[in-house]
Amino acid sequence: DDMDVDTIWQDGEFVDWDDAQVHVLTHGLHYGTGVFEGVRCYDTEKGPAIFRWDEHLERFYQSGKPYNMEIPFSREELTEATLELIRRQDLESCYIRPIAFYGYDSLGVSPRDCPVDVAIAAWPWGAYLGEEALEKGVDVMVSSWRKHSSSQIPTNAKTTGLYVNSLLAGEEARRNGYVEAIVLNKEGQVAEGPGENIFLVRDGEIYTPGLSQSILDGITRQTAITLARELGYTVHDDATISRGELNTADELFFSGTAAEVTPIRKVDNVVIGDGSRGPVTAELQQAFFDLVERRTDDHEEWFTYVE
Ligand SMILES: Cc1[nH+]cc(COP(=O)(O)O)c(CN[C@@H](CCC(=O)O)C(=O)O)c1O
Repeated sequence: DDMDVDTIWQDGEFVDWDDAQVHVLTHGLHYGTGVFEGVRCYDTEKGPAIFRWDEHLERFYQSGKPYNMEIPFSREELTEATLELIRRQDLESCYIRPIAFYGYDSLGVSPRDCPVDVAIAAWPWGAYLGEEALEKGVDVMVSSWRKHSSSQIPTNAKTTGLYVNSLLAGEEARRNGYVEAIVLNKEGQVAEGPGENIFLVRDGEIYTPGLSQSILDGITRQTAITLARELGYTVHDDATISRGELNTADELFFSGTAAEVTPIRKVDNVVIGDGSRGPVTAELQQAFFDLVERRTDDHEEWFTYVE
């Protein structure tokens, strides 16, 4: 691969990238029984810093609970492993992917005696939805696939198997010439993107679907809510957004670790606002990047410095 990364932490050891392998009868490969995180490390004015590591690590452990999956390493071990992984590869801004999954022992849906395997990789990852996306926004479509309900699969656990729903929606959008999808939930209300949360701006107020809408409790979503309120905006963080409200929105944007703050400029070819990044989105996006690149001293507790 063309990335200059060469090391992965696997079950307690640092191994060469090419040697970080699993058996083809690994439980997680057959049944989607893994949990993972997506975390960004930013190259800030004070050196590389992992953004909201504590919250991501906490969600990582919580995600395993519905599957009785206990991560066999402590938070301190995983933190030290991650910092060391970044240092060893001289990474500055990078994307960190911890994963835990039922490993290889025997098949059958029940993981019975399968071990819980853990790996952490890190690599440079740019703008998730494309270089232009952050500035110019993206064209999306409302997917014909609905989000599974949180009563069917816990949507607040970042489970590997869930992402077939994300793939079905996102690939349908891309096959139809769009960059990404918006996914409605079983009730037909707006839930989120395949890999992002979604925000709506109308008459100067900000709305985002609440956790009851079968969404992932995004850490970037929480960050955007906090920053927006600090900027003086009224934020409705438990909103029920109907599909029709997407068309009449003044602004729409995605939030996510990979997506950061990405404006949405068209939905099913209906222009949102004036079809460009909206003023509230721009202000929030600027506040986000000023924060994560440490051009402000706010929220220092959200940063774990690598050095
Ligand atoms: C379904 C979903 N919803 C919301 C979010 C935003 O959550 P947060 O990162 O905590 O703000 C993500 C993150 N998607 C991750 C995986 C992307 C991928 O392609 O893989 C990510 O952004 O890292 C989701 O996968």
